[in-house]
Amino acid sequence: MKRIIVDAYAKINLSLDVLRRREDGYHEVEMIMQQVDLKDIITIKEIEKGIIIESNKKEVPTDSSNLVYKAWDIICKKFNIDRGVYININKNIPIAAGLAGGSSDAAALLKGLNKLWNLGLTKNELMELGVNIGADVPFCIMGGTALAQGIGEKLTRLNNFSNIYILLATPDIQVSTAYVYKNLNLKEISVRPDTHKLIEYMEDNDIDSVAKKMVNVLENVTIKKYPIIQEIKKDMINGGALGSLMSGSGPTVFGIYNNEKLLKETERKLKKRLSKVYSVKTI
Ligand SMILES: C[C@@](CO)(OP(=O)(O)O)[C@H](O)COP(=O)(O)OP(=O)(O)OC[C@H]1O[C@@H](n2ccc(N)nc2=O)[C@H](O)[C@@H]1O
Ligand SMILES: Nc1ncnc2c1ncn2[C@@H]1O[C@H](COP(=O)(O)OP(=O)(O)O)[C@@H](O)[C@H]1O
Repeated sequence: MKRIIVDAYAKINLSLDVLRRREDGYHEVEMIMQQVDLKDIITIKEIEKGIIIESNKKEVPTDSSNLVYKAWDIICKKFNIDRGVYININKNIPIAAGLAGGSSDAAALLKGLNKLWNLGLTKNELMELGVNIGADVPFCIMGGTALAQGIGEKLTRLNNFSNIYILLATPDIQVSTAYVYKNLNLKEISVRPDTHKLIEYMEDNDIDSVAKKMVNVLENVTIKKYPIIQEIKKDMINGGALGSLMSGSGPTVFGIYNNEKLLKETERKLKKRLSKVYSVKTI
């Protein structure tokens, strides 16, 4: 029986600006998105009917609320397919953590089904389908490094920013993206990222300036509720990170390092308090 295995990588936001609230409640954003090499592994097999979702982590939903279910459903409806799938999600990315784990799993499923059923969809077509599942799904299909605009679906590929040392630390809380956007007061934002300057620093491979100028306007909301995020940022800077920021709507904090030894030392210290700490690299 044919079996497809797809890697689903996590993302971090090197900057995140919110420009305005749209009529439909969504927000127009400007973000620099970067994949890192922490990944879930998605295995897909065809079965006769329906969908079976399994995972190594009991916190992963196995019903229709799983984003991979939505990906399967969209493909079946579009192509009038009445075949089923078995999906195994080997989950390594922390859940509801600002790392787009669910979106990346859904992106992997769209790519996997395209292959399994020889649908011939291009990357752009997959990305267009993906936005119906979530704002971060098109980026997860594109991968690498990108500027995201619109609600996150308008993507411009940026130069490679690979092989940079990143430390991720996720406190034991789950943050709802909808809650954070809803509680953001646009008038209260005092510091915004200079996204285009950041892109120039990235093009010059000036990692120090990138790290020092990163801004995520959603920190205002999430840190107010969970001050531990600020403490972890401080720990990373004290541990030698060039800069540290919350990813997405949080609560994951990442630090950029230019020195693997300092990163490993901070990792060891943070692991005494937190169970989810990962040393990764940008892709
Ligand atoms: C904040 C970010 C940054 O990359 O990531 P996460 O923290 O979720 O990883 C994204 O903007 C999240 O994208 P994603 O998680 O795919 O969002 P969706 O599932 O489409 O939407 C969840 C909810 O967030 C709000 N939302 C999302 C995106 C956006 N541009 N404006 C919004 O207001 C909406 O209330 C929506 O109901
Ligand atoms: N495949 C999946 N993996 C993880 N969470 C999922 C998945 N499908 C649906 N979810 C749900 O989506 C929500 C957000 O999960 P996730 O994508 O990990 O976070 P974030 O949007 O912060 O990056 C969680 O509450 C979780 O229950």
